[in-house]
Amino acid sequence: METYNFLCDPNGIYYLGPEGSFSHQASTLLSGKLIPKPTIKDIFVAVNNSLDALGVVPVENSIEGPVNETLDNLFAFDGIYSVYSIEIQIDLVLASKSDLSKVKKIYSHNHAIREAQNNLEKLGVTNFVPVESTSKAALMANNDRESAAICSSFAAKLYNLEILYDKIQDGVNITKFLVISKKMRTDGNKAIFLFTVPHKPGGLYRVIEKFYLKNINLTMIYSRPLRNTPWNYYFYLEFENFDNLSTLEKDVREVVIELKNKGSYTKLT
Ligand SMILES: O=C(O)C(=O)C[C@]1(C(=O)O)C=C[C@@H](O)C=C1
Repeated sequence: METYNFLCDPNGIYYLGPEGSFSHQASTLLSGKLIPKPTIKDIFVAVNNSLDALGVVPVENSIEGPVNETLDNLFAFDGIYSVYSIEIQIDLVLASKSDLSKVKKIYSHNHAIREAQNNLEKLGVTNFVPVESTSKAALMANNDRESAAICSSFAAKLYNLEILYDKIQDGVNITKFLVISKKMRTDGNKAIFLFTVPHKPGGLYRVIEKFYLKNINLTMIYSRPLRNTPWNYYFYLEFENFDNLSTLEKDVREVVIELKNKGSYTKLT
């Protein structure tokens, strides 16, 4: 498959490890040294502390919706921007060293458990143990014969597990990843703004109106709690086909309390 270079040769590409996660699979589309990190926050910290690194973080799943940890870290880390998106098909397997009758617990990433919820219910599988990634789940199932993992078939093979059930996700299952960087891009065709609005009638409407007046299509809007102010929220807004990101930013600043322009990005796959 074709590989892609970002603006300069990056110091490293950080992904959610260990080896064999879907984030790892997504990061192989970039060229550079691939470095696993235990959590999504650690990826943000590593990119933030490096001069020229990239990070690959899951941002949204077609069944389960946004990955809150990624949204909240984008909000928390001011100098980190999105530069590419990568969409991959998530085929999940149930894998173990034993057969299902001996399995007492199932490890996986919370998102993956939710993506296969209906099929797992049909199998009568219930005792889930959430862990940081699907590959960590496979690694743990390798150390514990009374457990299984929900992971990729690649991770199952890598950690010597037998596949008990293939394609257990509940239908079409796609995860979108963002490639993050300390450098902002303005030439992409999609972009992300995070913002807070005044707590009064029309607060959000006045922001959305700016996009309507410029004929800009919104592709996702989501609100997340402001962690330090109970019952107050920030909005995550993704949009496409704008003319000039900095003019738009100036316009939107007129009607928000705070705005974080996360830059534009292009879709790699
Ligand atoms: O655990 C992994 O393999 C990941 O890359 C994380 C993650 C997620 O956070 O959504 C990514 C893709 C799948 O949808 C499930 C889990």
